[in-house]
Amino acid sequence: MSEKLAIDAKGLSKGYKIGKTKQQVLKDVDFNAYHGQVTMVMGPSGSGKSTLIAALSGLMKPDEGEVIALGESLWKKKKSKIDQFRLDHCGFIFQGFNLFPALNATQQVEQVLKYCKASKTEARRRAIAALEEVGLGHRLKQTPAALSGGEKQRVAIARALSKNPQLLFADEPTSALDSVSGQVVIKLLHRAAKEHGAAVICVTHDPRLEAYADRIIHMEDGKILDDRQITPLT
Ligand SMILES: Nc1ncnc2c1ncn2[C@@H]1O[C@H](COP(=O)(O)OP(=O)(O)OP(=O)(O)O)[C@@H](O)[C@H]1O
Repeated sequence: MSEKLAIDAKGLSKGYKIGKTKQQVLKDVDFNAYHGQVTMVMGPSGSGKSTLIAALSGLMKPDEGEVIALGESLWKKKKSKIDQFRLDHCGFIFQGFNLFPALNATQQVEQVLKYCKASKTEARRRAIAALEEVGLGHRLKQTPAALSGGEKQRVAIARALSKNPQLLFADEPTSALDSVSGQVVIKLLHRAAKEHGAAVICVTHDPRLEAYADRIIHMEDGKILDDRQITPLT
């Protein structure tokens, strides 16, 4: 698959006010990511990785800078259009899984698809297909309490992948998992890039995931210090 630019961000700056002082968390950051690639963002705690993801995905407006996502200037849109953009094109996977305790695995995925205006039958069909794709075809009716950490994260991945997002954001997706489950999760993210052409942007502290990265970006103190393309762009 030939790689196309999915996100192109320029001059991103963001500061948080704490009392009378302002802490600058992103300092004039340029960032881009390609379809079909896993881009890992690494760096010490507090270096601004999650803030960067939030600015790239329409969750938090930067003070300065521009994000072109799938060819559109994200922060020039009205809030309702940004929310719609996220719903239509972005998948999110977080460390804490963010599953609803009362819903079974199929319902977790169906619920998101219904927001995306899929019919009931269509949502059911796609939810089951997504859960089968992450190897949970035998856990369709389990609620989170009956699932292991790795299985919960796979439900969260199925939920994110079910709408076939072009942009997939993962923030520390393996940090609550043992190494075997962590491998399964990163392989699924890798597959989302290679088989579905998603641009996968994964924040992680976990050096074991580096083997699955097409590109590794290192952040420190609100800046990108290093940007290594590992798999050549085609
Ligand atoms: N909403 C907020 N209000 C004030 N300060 C914030 C807010 N969000 C983040 N920060 C601060 O901004 C800095 C960068 O946070 P961020 O979460 O982006 O870093 P990170 O690199 O993702 O860290 P970690 O690896 O620990 O998750 C931190 O010092 C954090 O305390």
